[in-house]
Amino acid sequence: MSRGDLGIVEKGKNDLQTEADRSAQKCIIVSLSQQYPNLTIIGEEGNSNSEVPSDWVVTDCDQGVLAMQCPEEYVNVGLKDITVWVDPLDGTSEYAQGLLDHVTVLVGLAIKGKAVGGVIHQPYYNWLTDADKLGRTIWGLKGLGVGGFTPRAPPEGQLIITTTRSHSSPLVQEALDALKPDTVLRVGGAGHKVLLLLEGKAHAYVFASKGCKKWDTCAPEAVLAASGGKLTDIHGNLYTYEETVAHPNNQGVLATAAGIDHTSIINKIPQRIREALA
Ligand SMILES: Nc1ncnc2c1ncn2[C@@H]1O[C@H](COP(=O)(O)O)[C@@H](OP(=O)(O)O)[C@H]1O
Ligand SMILES: [Mg+2]
Ligand SMILES: [Mg+2]
Ligand SMILES: [Mg+2]
Repeated sequence: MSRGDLGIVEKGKNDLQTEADRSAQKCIIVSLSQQYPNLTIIGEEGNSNSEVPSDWVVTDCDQGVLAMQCPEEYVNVGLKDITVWVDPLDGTSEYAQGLLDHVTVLVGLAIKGKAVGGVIHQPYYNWLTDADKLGRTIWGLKGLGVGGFTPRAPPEGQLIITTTRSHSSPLVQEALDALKPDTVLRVGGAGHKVLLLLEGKAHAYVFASKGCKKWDTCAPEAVLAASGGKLTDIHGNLYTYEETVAHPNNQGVLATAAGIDHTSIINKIPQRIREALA
């Protein structure tokens, strides 16, 4: 970004990759593989086993998290049961347009195919308002809770929905219309949209379209679930995250904040849309 050249590569229609996506993925994958050899890690930007500068490699752990009690159900988990899903830069389209606070870095942890843990790092949080306090890191583990900030409930008596800013379609709009929201917040990134749910700024994240992939939803699903919320496909089914699963989330995304009736929102999705995303 500061070099003035993002190094953009077009991967497909409305699907960019920048040098920041490539570099962040190398940093994360090399760091995790050095600390946990043989860990299965799947990143959005393909294989990244290349050399990286040594000061990119993270060799320490968060002592505050390590000091916590590991939930009983995870004590005997083996490395082979774990798949880590890395989205090194979520919200690339917005990043390329300079909407930096839409960007997050997502690291999701699945055990036997279930999304149970995740980190949502927002590197440019506060960049326009308080640059001295730039960035924040939110993590969640089902059974333990959420760290890095305190979730808040969305306002009662209204429906605020967040959805895509850069990947809309007639079907996406039709689903929103059917839900009759008071407000629609169109922002970039799956991570950013789930942060809006955690912050109490939206009640639901609705994306009635293909396009999101497993690395977009693994960490957000786990962090949201750790806070009492829920992320599923448009039919209300959980995605699975085992190593062999297909990457696209072809049945769309529907997520709700803690305390919001997920099923009642699912039930308002018109049959025509369900069939289109069957
Ligand atoms: N039609 C589409 N084609 C490609 N990627 C899509 C897509 N719809 C959603 N995505 C991906 O899903 C994530 C969230 O999308 P959105 O911001 O539109 O809600 C983004 O991740 P990345 O920015 O990590 O690629 C975006 O690229
Ligand atoms: Mg991408
Ligand atoms: Mg993404
Ligand atoms: Mg990405």
